Amino acid sequence: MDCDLCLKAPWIIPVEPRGQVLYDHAVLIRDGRIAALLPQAAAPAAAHTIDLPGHVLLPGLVNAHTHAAMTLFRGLADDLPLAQWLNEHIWPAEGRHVNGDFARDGSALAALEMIRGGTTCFADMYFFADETARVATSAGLRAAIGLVVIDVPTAWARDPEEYLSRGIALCDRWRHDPLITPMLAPHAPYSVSDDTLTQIRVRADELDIALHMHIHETAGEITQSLHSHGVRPLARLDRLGLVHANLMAVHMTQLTTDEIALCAERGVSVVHCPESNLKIAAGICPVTALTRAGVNVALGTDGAASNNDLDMFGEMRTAALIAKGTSGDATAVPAAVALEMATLNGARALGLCDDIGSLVVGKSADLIAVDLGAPSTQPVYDPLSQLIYAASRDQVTHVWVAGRPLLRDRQVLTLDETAIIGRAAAWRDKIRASDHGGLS
Ligand SMILES: CSC[C@H]1O[C@@H](n2cnc3c(O)ncnc32)[C@H](O)[C@@H]1O
Ligand SMILES: [Zn+2]
Repeated sequence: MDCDLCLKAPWIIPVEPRGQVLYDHAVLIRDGRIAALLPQAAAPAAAHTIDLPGHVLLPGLVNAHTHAAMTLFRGLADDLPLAQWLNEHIWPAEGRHVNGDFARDGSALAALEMIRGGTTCFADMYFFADETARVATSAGLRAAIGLVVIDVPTAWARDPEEYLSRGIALCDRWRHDPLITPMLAPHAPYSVSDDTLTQIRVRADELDIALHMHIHETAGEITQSLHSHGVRPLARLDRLGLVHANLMAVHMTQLTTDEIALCAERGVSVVHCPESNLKIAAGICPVTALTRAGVNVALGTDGAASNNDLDMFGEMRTAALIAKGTSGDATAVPAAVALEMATLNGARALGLCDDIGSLVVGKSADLIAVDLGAPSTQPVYDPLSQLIYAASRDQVTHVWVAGRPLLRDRQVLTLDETAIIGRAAAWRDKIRASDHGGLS
């Protein structure tokens, strides 16, 4: 069998079927796709072979909700509840600083962090999304780019009409790029009017693209909606025709049994962001009940200003641990399910599961190698257990997207790390100077 690249490892976790571990196998890659998974002894000679002793190979991680450029606000405002964090700190800082250069430099810092941490695909929601798409494609990352809509004027757009027209133009520019999936991204029920949501529904149907939205993040959001609209946010969105299989509902910490059933019936994907929710004390997404009802639950970090990292290993472990802690059931979200949430379920939420999310013949060769040789992941009884409960993102040594290497032996190949970190420090100086009236 002809192939361009052969990867050999003592453990391969394909994610499909759930929990499977292949021992001493090889992955063959041809034209950027997975051509075969077979025992090493049966692997044919390849033009290029990489032997990865002590490593586990698995699908690249899918971060199903982030705001990449917000890495430049990492640590700017901590230990605050959502409304105060947004209204008193983040939105004013965005008003002062966010422009195309900010989006480019922040997205580049995020891309660097994500590649190093084994993320190969991310769903983003931020202003100046062209910049994020350009950074992602030149870094070699896959991205679902959110076409933001919010009833607040910003440097990106004056009003909902302009958000929509700029978003549609962006969609036209990027929709045929093999690494980019455009999605419409209304910010949240409390920040987008009924009229705008109706237009969004119409446009999403016309363009045949999915929706990415923060929904039911805090109890305050529910109270405010009951006060202003007489119904809970999800019911309002349902009334407007937005609750369907193309909806990626982010956070969902406040859910009734009926709302969980509605999500299951309509095929909504939920994106659980456990660390952001814990830090903001927003609440906890009822993952076990959602999964039991048949809802697809993916994982996201949220932005680095509320998390404060883009570490999907941390997110997997936190998701597994809080599911157990909140349910009193140690069997809740076992390791295999946590990994599935961070890979295949993310791919499903983004409408990309025919192409990514698991190591299956014919899918794109988006995969990562993790070195389990560190003392903290020895000895290896079960590589899946080590990945979720013991490993850190620093153990990711290799990353490929569509067969292209982005990280080799911990060296990022597609980005200038020194320049990106230098620009982030320059933004820190600028932001700090403006926030302290010129004093630092
Ligand atoms: C309209 S672009 C995205 C918008 O969302 C803000 N944001 C970041 N994290 C959160 C969150 O957890 N809940 C609500 N809004 C969030 C970000 O600052 C941008 O303004
Ligand atoms: Zn968010």
